[in-house]
Amino acid sequence: MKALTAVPAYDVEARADRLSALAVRALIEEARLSPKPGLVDSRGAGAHRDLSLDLMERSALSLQPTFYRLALHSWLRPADGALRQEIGRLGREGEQQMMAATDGVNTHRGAIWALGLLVSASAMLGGRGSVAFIAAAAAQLASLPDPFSPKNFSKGQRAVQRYRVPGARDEAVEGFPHVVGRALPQLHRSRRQGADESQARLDALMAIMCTLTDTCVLNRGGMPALNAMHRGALAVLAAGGAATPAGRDALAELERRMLQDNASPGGAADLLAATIFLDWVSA
Ligand SMILES: CC(C)(COP(=O)(O)OP(=O)(O)OC[C@H]1O[C@@H](n2cnc3c(N)ncnc32)[C@H](O)[C@@H]1O)[C@@H](O)C(=O)NCCC(=O)NCCS
Ligand SMILES: Nc1ncnc2c1ncn2[C@@H]1O[C@H](COP(=O)(O)OP(=O)(O)OP(=O)(O)O)[C@@H](O)[C@H]1O
Repeated sequence: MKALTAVPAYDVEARADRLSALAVRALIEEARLSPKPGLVDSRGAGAHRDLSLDLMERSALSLQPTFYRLALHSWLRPADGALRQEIGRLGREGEQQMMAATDGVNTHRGAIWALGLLVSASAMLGGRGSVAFIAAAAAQLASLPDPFSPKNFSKGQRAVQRYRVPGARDEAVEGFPHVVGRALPQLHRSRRQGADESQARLDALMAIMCTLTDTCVLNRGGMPALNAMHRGALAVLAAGGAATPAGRDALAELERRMLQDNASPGGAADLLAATIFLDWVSA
């Protein structure tokens, strides 16, 4: 333990700063990536009326101090009740800062949760863990009870109960299976097959959208919209992904369907940002 705490404070601060800068960068690159079906991207607001790329970027930048504090407080600490309580408090403060920066629009609630846990988990491991270890540490944190969590019923929880599907909490408690088992392998596979970085990230998004029970989609379009998203994303990958003309046609078809359903896969977008972040920080 002595050797671990011997890291100079300024070094820990610099490394916490780096983790927070990468988390913000991941959010901005996720928001700009185009063409994403239903979501805000560099072309426009997708299925949203109250969001824009400018707002998403402002929101992402407002979260830098939150990610920094999460990293600093989690540095080389074990996953226990005290740390869980602290990151819950910091995460909720981050939500308030986001709401202040966006005049009350929810731009990044799910992203604060997923990236917040992964920033904390990376810091618990001293800023350089493998994907498997970071995801396991994040899952441990997410599994611990959060004594001060507000008791009001969220939209996400409503969908989880109504449709009996896993939501944002379950994805984290299970160690982010859509990131670790689907998106990251697809990102690496698409790069190896010659896709450029944007195409590889779009393929990673499709790998998430193939199976995620995204409560944003369920809330807006119900089970038919979710099933259409699963089928459409699978069709993009089956056609060869975003690097191929057939894959791009399938992506355009998926976008048409999602706009028709007024559906936007916000949970999948959060997990894509988490994928980009983990790809950068993992050893
Ligand atoms: C866990 C959170 C996201 C609440 O989730 P809940 O399912 O109750 O509903 P809510 O409608 O508030 O948010 C759901 C959001 O999660 C994302 N999402 C939706 N479906 C999924 C899914 N299947 N998997 C992952 N993310 C998803 C979307 O962005 C969606 O908007 C979060 O707001 C929270 O409770 N945070 C507490 C603060 C905390 O402990 N923070 C610690 C880490 S920073
Ligand atoms: N590029 C993006 N476009 C849209 N949403 C995104 C994007 N990236 C991440 N998200 C996530 O999607 C969630 C916003 O989804 P949504 O708009 O469905 O939520 P809501 O405001 O609760 O619901 P609604 O808009 O149906 O009233 C945010 O919590 C955010 O984390």
